[in-house]
Amino acid sequence: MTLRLGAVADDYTGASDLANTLTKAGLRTVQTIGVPDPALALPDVDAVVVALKSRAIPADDAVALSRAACGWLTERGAAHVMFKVCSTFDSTDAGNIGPVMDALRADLGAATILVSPAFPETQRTVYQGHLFVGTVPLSESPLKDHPLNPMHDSNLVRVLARQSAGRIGLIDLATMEAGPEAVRARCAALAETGIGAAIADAVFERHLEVMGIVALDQPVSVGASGLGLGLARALGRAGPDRATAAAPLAALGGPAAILAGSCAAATLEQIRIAETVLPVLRLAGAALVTERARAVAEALAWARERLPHGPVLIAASGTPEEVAALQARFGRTESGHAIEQASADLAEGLVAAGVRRLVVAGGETSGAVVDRLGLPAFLLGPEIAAGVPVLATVGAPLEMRFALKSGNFGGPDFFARALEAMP
Ligand SMILES: Nc1ncnc2c1ncn2[C@@H]1O[C@H](COP(=O)(O)OP(=O)(O)OP(=O)(O)O)[C@@H](O)[C@H]1O
Ligand SMILES: O=C(O)[C@@H](O)C(=O)CO
Repeated sequence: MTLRLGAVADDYTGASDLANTLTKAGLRTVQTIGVPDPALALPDVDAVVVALKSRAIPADDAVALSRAACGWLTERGAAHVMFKVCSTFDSTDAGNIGPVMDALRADLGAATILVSPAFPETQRTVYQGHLFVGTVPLSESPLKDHPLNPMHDSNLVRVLARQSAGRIGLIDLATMEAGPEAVRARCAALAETGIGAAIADAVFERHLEVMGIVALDQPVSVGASGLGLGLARALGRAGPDRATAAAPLAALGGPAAILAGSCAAATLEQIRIAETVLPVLRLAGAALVTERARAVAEALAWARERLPHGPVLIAASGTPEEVAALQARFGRTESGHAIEQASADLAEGLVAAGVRRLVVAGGETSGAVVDRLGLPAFLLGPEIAAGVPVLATVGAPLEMRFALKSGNFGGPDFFARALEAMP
């Protein structure tokens, strides 16, 4: 297998979002969970997205994991490696975007590289280095209340400069609009002043295409699915009408369930809408932290009673006020971690109860669930909503279908749509 593109993703939902974009653009793609075991038989693909759970761990650990994944990809022929980060640039002043970017640039000997979380399909646009989520700047969006990395600065040049050892430049929209040669000239000028990474503005797909073409000049780039689209188009030299490489997946049947650990505004609304069509159990955050075993056992008993009659949804998710109260009592990391582990316990219990189709909302939550179930890789099926595909297990003892939904992705009826898309 010689890869045309390699990617290292900092969480599992983000990885499936990128793998979905590459697949839709015609690249046969597989998502692996961490660096694959040599014994894992991977299908013949054009691109591999190595999913890490490295967004909210200590920066040194994120760097080590990302370097190992990048090395594995380049050994398999990937001449370009994309570091997939969140389209809302989820990070803190300690990292991990900057430290990982610095390490991959050094390992691969890159000059000035492009960095852009723009993903216009999900209303993430970048103008003058400022990230907009829909119509509002990042710092006024629901991301200001994120449980693990609240985003209070929309200026990504500033945000990345606080995380990186190097200085950060900007490639503004006028330059992106002027096309690849103008962007190349700007990169060369930045390189001369010792600037090794630049935030690239992008508002429309045509800017992503320019970004993809220029990004390939260097061995590494950093961004979200929009950059992935640009890279795939540049590699395939194909237009937007290129056929999807999604695998046709057979129906599995059997019980289905939804687990929500995301506290994003979109997820909270999706849970509210789901309540009108299926049984929903809302768990108390404090009970999950202090009496996890009992709370999980009760939730599983509730689910086992209902699963023979149809899908169920179990949600730990809380409102910003509830999250703040829980964190004030138990600490941010401690409460987040305890609830992620409770979600993993629930997933394990649901699979033991026969569930073979599972929807998980939240990146960290999905990471905890997928790790607990010991799943090595996923093949990409059809898209459910922008950034969320159906995933089929590869190399796992049990054949299962998953949808790993990024917190802010999907419309209000996402959960019903996801269940329909994975019969
Ligand atoms: N009621 C709650 N109170 C406090 N923290 C919670 C609560 N419910 C869930 N959490 C924690 O909030 C975090 C949510 O992060 P997660 O990455 O799963 O979702 P997200 O950030 O919305 O998704 P994404 O990263 O895909 O955008 C997890 O650590 C989860 O355990
Ligand atoms: O880019 C995004 O917004 C998502 O793929 C993601 O990474 C959220 O966790």
